[in-house]
Amino acid sequence: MALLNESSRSWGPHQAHDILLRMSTRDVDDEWGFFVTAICTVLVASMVSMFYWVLWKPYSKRKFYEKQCIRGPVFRPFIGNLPEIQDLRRGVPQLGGQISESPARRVATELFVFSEKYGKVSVFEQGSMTRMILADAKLAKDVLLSKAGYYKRSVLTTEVVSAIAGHGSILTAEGGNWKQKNQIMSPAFRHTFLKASWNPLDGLFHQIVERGDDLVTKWQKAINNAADTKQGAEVAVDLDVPETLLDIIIRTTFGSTSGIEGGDIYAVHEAVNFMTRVLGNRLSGYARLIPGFRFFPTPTNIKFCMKKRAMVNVLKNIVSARMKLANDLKASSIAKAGSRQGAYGGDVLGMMLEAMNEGNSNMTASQVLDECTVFFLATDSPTSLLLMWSLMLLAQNPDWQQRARSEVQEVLGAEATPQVDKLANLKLIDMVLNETLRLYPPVPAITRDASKVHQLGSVTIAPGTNVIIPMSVLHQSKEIWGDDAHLFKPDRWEVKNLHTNGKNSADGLNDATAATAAAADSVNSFNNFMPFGGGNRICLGRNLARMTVKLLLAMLLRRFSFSVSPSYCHAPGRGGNNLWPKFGMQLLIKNVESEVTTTD
Ligand code: HEM
Repeated sequence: MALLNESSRSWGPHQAHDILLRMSTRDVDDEWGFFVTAICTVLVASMVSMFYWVLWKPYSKRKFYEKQCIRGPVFRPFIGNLPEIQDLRRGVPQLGGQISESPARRVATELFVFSEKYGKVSVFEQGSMTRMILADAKLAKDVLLSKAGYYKRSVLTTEVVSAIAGHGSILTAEGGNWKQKNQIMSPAFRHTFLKASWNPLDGLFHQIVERGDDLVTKWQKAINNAADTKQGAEVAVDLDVPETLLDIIIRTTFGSTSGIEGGDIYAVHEAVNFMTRVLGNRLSGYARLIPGFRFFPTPTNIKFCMKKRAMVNVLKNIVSARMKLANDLKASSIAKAGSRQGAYGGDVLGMMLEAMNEGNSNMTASQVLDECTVFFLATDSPTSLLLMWSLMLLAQNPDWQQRARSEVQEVLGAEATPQVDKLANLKLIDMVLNETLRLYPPVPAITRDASKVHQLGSVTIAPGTNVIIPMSVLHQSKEIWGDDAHLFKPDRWEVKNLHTNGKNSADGLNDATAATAAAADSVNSFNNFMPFGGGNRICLGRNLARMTVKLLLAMLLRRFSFSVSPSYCHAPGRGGNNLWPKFGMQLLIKNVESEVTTTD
């Protein structure tokens, strides 16, 4: 203002106007300058931050580990060791392969190769993420047990699970939130509860037997229609087994809620499979990690959205049908107070709804839907894989097939419906299942992110390190299992062959064995067999999965004999990280002599 007064006094109105004009131009210049400075600051800050997170962080972490003599493939900025990983994976034969080779090597190739080349603890980068492979059973155990407090679910797992099942489901929840969910759901999966719910007339056991009977009938029809009854019929195990197990898992989770249509459930199953495939795909999976990418209307993103919406709608219908049933039951006071199976039902869905409506949990309706989705995600394929590969391994090993069948015939007798309490006596079947889980772990590795600096054995772990526990590698270790680690030898699970450290269990799930006495000490100190993970976050459905597969396997062995079909091409590894048979699983089945050969 002082400038304006002075100028207008000495130079007159035109000059004053001129000064005003020049001043407003200078304001605009200043604003523009401010704008440019702000943009430059943001750009420089983003570049510094990018440099820090994408280059400096992984580089300094790598140096930190190198100082501790932890090695890995050469450090590469930005992309990390993705080229080496791609090369290793490309080197895996696409077709065929030796049936006796280590199958998990096909899907977890880099975990095997890096730990063989760089030692039991090795390090590599995936993009800007520093990853550490712990092919050391003792350290793996520490991560899951004594040092579990220093770790949380990995960002990678959280991203994948959240994209399908929303945020904060039991798979991704942490701390008190996880504890609460675990307390609500775990009763439905406890051994005692499962046993009690195996009421031969209408419980879970009955449901499994019914679905098993359906499969037996289907395969019997295939035999009856086979052109050459002597050769038997070819069945697509990779299609029939998942269908049966999907049905069983749904009944466990959702009971026999009215309102569930078979087609609807398959829509959910298909949606979960599609979304898992998209996220497991290296290209589309990584693209979704770019902030905002999932909102771009690419064909895959659109399909992803539509499938997810369809899935949520089906689940909403299931939940509201159950709520209606519960309200009707409560209104007509049919539900007996204090009975295990209350108005909401004794399955997982019932327990969650009861907690939401009656308990003091802060579970919301949308969280119940998320948890339902998680059950599809967590249960469907691993349980199917266990039964499928058990059948394949028995088809390849006729002597073991016969031994297992003889045990089933002896223990279960000729009764049409197996007796639930006799299942515990199927020791050979337990051994076959353990050996299948060892050779074909349905979940080949689990990961955690270190949240604080801490000491793990002799290694100091930096926060942000993504630690990989490669069950597939540990299950194949010659040091632990002996030189024949790659072979199917259920005998190794026989109690007399186990170094149990005094611990044992009916399932044969004991501290697993060291074939070499030298390794016995390190082996006995930890359960090296961890197909279901370990510690607090151990698989919630492990007892259910084992009991279900055991019962179905017994039912199938009692009725059919299995051999590998000439059209089968051994290539475990379809679909990213799991051991799906890439070209299907075709087995030849025949009726076991002495059994009735025709039904229906
Ligand atoms: C052979 C079949 C199965 C295998 C091999 C398997 C394997 C696993 C593994 C390795 C984990 C631990 C993941 C980690 O620590 O990061 C896990 C967690 C889990 N599994 Fe399974 N699973 C199977 C079947 C099932 C079934 C049938 C259900 C439920 C009906 C189920 C429900 C869960 C849940 C809810 C978790 C998360 C537990 C938590 O974080 O607290 N799983 N499973």
